[in-house]
Amino acid sequence: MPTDPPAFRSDLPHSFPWSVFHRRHPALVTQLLDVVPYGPAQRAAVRDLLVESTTGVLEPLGEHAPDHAQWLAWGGRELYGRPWGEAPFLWAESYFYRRLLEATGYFRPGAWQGVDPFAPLKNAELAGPEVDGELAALDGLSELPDERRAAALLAAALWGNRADLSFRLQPPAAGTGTAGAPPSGLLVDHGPLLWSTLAAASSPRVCLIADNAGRELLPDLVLLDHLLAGGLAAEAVLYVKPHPYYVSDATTTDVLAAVERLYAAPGPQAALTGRRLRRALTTGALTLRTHPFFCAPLPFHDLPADLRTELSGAALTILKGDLNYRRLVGDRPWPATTAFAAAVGHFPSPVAALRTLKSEVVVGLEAPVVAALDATGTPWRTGGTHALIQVHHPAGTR
Ligand SMILES: O=P(O)(O)OC[C@@]1(O)O[C@H](CO)[C@@H](O)[C@@H]1O
Repeated sequence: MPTDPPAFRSDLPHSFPWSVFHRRHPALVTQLLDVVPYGPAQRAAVRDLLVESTTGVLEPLGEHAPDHAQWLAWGGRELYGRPWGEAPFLWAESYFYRRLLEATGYFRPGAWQGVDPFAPLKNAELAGPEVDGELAALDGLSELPDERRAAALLAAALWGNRADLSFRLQPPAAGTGTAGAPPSGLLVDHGPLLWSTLAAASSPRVCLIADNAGRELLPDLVLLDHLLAGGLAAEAVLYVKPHPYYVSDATTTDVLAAVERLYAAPGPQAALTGRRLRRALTTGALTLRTHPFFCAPLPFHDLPADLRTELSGAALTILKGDLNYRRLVGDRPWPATTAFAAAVGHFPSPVAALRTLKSEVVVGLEAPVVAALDATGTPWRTGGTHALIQVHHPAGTR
C-alpha cells in the first residue's frame, strides 16, 4: 500500500503555501487595518501575528480562550513551539485565522467581541451594484428548459467560488484556452451524476457545506432553492462556519444578509427565491447548522463522530470551494490522476465537490489534461481559472 505524500507545508521559500503567508497575509492585514478602525492595541496584535507567522514559532492560544483545549487536541500539543512553516499548511493557515480573531478581540469580552473583522468586506461585496445585475439574470433563466436552468444554476454556484458571480448561461471563459483541456476551464464535469444521484434518491436530504459569503453564497442559496422547489431535495441543510474564517467564509449572519439581498432584489425571480428561502427556513425545509469542526485545521477524514453521523444521512453532500476541497481529499501533493473516489471514499455520504482551483492540491484528472495544462506554464492550479465538478457515489453511476 503506497504511503500518502507528506502534507503541504509553507517552509519552502516561494512555494505557493509560503507565498500565502509571506505575500497574501501581509496584503490581507494591510487591507483589514485600512478598512476596520481597530485601536492601537489590536493593530499591534495583528502586526505581531504577521511577524510571528512569517518568522517565529507557533504560540499557543491563551488559556482564557474558549477553544484553548480544543486547539491542543487538534494538534497544538505537538505543534506549538515549532516554526509555522513546519506545521501542515492547512493547520498553520487555519490557525492564522483563529489567531487573527484573537488579535482583534473577537472571542474576548468587550466592545469587539463577536465583531466579524471581514464584515465590511463582505457587506461591500453584497451591496455592490453588480449584484443587482447578476440577480436580474435569474429572470432570464426562468424561461429556460429545466435541464438548462439546472445546469446554469450549478455553473453559477461553481464559478461563484471564484467570487466572480454571474448567472450566465455558461461559466465565464477561463481565459487560458488550453489545447487538450476543456476551453471553459471546467476540467471535470460530473454534473450528470450529481443530478442522477438526487433523482434516484427517495425524499433526499441535501447537505451543502458552504464556503464564502456574498457573491458565492447567493448562487449557493439559489441552487438550494432550485433543489427544494423542484423536488430534487425534500430537505436541505446548509452548513456554515461557527465564526469568521479565511476572510470571507460564510456564517449565519452572512446567510441572513444574502437571503435579504435576494428578497429585496428588484428582479421578480430573485425576490421570489428570497421569499421561498425565508419560508423554507421557517418551515424547516431548509436548516442552518454549524459545528466547531468546520473551523478545524484538519481534513474531513478526521470528521468527529457526531458530524459523521449527521452527514451520513445525506443523499448528497455538496462541498463548496477550495479550502473544503483541500480538507475533503487531504491537503497533500497527490498525483493529479489519483482517482477522486479513492481520495474521498472516507466521506460518510455521496459527495460532490464544486471548486475553482486556488491551491495546488487536485485529484481526478486525466493524464493528457494534466500534461496539456502543465505545458502552458500557467498557474492553472492556483489561479482560479479552472474548476471541477467532481462527484463520488459509493454505488457508482446511478
Ligand atoms: O475556500 P476558498 O475560499 O475557495 O479558497 C480559500 C483559499 O484558496 O485561499 C487560500 C489562498 O489565499 C488557500 O490557501 C485557500 O484554500
